[in-house]
Amino acid sequence: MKHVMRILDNPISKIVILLLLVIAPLFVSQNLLQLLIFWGIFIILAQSINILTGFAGQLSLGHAAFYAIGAYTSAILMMKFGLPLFITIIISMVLSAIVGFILSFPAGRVKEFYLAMMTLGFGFLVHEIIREWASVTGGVMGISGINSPKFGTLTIFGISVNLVAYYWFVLAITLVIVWLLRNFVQSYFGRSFLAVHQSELAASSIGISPRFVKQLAYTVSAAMAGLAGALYAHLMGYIGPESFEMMKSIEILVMGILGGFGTIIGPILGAAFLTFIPSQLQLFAEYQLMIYGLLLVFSFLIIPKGFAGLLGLRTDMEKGKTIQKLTKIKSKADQSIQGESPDQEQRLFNILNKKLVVDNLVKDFQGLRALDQTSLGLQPGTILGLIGPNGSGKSTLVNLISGVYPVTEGKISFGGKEITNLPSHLIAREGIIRTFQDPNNVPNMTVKENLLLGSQLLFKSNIVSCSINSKSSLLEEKQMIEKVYKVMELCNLKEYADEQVENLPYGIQRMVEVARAILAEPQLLMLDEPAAGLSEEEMDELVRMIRYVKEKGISVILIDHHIDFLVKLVDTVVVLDSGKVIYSGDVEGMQSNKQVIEAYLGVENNA
Ligand SMILES: Nc1ncnc2c1ncn2[C@@H]1O[C@H](COP(=O)(O)OP(=O)(O)OP(=O)(O)O)[C@@H](O)[C@H]1O
Repeated sequence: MKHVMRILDNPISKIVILLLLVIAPLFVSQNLLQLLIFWGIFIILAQSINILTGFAGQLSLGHAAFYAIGAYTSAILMMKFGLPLFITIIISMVLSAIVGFILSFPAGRVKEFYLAMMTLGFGFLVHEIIREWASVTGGVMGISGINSPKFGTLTIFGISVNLVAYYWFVLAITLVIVWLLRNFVQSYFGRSFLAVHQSELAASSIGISPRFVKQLAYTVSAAMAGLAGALYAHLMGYIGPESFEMMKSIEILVMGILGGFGTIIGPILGAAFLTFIPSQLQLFAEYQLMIYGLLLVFSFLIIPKGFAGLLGLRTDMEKGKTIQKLTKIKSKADQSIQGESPDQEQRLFNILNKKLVVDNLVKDFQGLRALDQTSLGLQPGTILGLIGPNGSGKSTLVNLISGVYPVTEGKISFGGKEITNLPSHLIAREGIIRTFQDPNNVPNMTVKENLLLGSQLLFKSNIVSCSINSKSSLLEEKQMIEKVYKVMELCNLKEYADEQVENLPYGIQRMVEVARAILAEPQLLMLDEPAAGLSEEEMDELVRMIRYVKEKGISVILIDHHIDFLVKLVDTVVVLDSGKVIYSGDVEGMQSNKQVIEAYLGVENNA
């Protein structure tokens, strides 16, 4: 299926498709033209759920509510206040965005089933408001006579708009939205969405705030659905509550799922399917819900990744190709995105010599004391081995330092600043980066994209700059990609750069996670059993990487059961047993310490 991607990527095919779309009104019937306008509106709608559910992983069963808010706002503002189309569209988007932003607060706190119920409830709520607030919305009768190209009552800049002009208007808006969205998802914003989708815990560990991502996803998604609603209201000339029922929310979901969530092309295909196929199946209108149900079952079973997956169409989550193309075009005229920052090499590791101090830490889990008055200090640029039998509290300690669990008692400070109970992403921003016992990469992102995710905190471009592919945002992305290549070289991952992580062996996945942590430019790296499941060769590779990190001045906390592996690396060790520190000092001392031998090494030797 790679040739489909190649054809779609080819600039000539893009120009041909664009030309055909522009001149379509010359050779299609009025009916088909209206369907093409619907396709454009549905593309925006499908992309709006794609950004929320497909990328950020927040299921929405009430998406028609935002569509309705956009439609009613634009219709009412134009009919009652005589505002021009551009203004009514912008206000529709802003109002939907505000509602989306507000919804993100309760919705951001729940997951899965509860999120489905909450968004479903939101859909019902808005639908009921529309039905009952008759003085404004027309109640069950809806609003008719909305300015529309069908009645010749819609004007743009004082010029009357017919269906053909409206088609071009919707086409232009759709193209701009898809272009902006593609640039957005290929930026560090888009990568943070996928990271939160995969694991909020892992996303926080590299400095991403899941709450911010959800707020942004709801806001952007709602604004897009509001835009689609406004365009719909003026196409139809009539809106009523029946157009925004739960069925519509399901239809929007079906477009995304069937087309292929998490890609840009998928929802375009899904929207096409739901625009053109039902019109061919008018006879079956009564059975529409049943057909959608069947489609969902069918797509989950046969094409779980939708049409896009079936055709092997994937959306890159980085701007490498765009940068390459622009660099080629501009190589003579303008060198602006070829620049390289002079202090790049130094910036890879900007060491601040922060000391970690853990002071009398206690952690209770419902009656179980997992950590009991644990204290330790870690000098900058040293490696501390944290060892102890299973269940002795090693991971708990790492989880407390990284803000995953709240501390029961005690204090943690880093570089003189108290970080006790700070949220995980803020601790990551202090320079404490960790890995997990099971690698926590984003499986459907490539190695390169996962590593770029590591650099997340170093990006400075704003959302507009990333969405319009401004020179500065492309330059920044280019510099980060170069940095990623340097680290891939260091970690021998270059050959896997464009492979999706889920297709790689376990050992490589572990390396990717460690490399990603290095790219976050940590001051302190905490590796939770990084050698588990690695081959001898991979373990040697890991030793080399950890030594390199230490040479650069980064402190490391290393949890592992492989004593031989630890001995090669650590400067000091702390041994835990039942949540208590039973030894703290150098490796030689540990190996001859009676308490340690009884608690841990004895067990190991006997095993
Ligand atoms: N979220 C939790 N809820 C309840 N108990 C927990 C939780 N996390 C850890 N524990 C308990 O705390 C104790 C310490 O667990 P922890 O995972 O820190 O041990 P560990 O030394 O990392 O073990 P391992 O080597 O097996 O990873 C164990 O008894 C564990 O069952």
